[in-house]
Amino acid sequence: MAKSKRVHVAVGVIQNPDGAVFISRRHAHLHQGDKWEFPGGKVEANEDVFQALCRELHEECNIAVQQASPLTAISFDYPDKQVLLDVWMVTGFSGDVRQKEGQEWVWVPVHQLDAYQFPAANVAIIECLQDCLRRNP
Ligand SMILES: Nc1nc2c([nH]c(=O)n2[C@@H]2O[C@H](COP(=O)(O)OP(=O)(O)OP(=O)(O)O)[C@@H](O)[C@H]2O)c(=O)[nH]1
Ligand SMILES: [Mg+2]
Repeated sequence: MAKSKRVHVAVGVIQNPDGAVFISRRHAHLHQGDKWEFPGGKVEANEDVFQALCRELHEECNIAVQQASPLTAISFDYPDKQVLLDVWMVTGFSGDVRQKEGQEWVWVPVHQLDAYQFPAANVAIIECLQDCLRRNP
């Protein structure tokens, strides 16, 4: 059987002035359901990753991204799905951050992210964020 194509996903890390980041809980019926995630979603055929990031963060958490920079890219194989998470730090946006799709959400200080259960691919994202924090406290 042919292997399915890797899904390209735009993921945004939104940080508030206190240094906490915005996470929400995936709906139970979805892939990696009930786990916590950073907002984002699949890059559509007609978009580049920055356009996808802007669209997803507007749809999911109500903001207009004005500035973002690439943080890391994680290629990860789940047993049922292969993903490429293209992770961006959102450095400028307008609008009040809130979850528009009925997901539970919370602001969490980076050093407390370990207390939440994320999909396995996110371990590398969280290490990267905690590394940044250690280098620029
Ligand atoms: N948004 C997001 N997706 C993640 C994260 N970590 C991770 O493994 N994923 C995986 O990336 C894939 C795509 O994300 P998604 O379900 O948000 O895609 P989407 O918003 O386009 O939703 P859709 O499924 O309704 O089209 C899922 O398989 C999900 O499990 C994360 O931190 N944020
Ligand atoms: Mg999504």
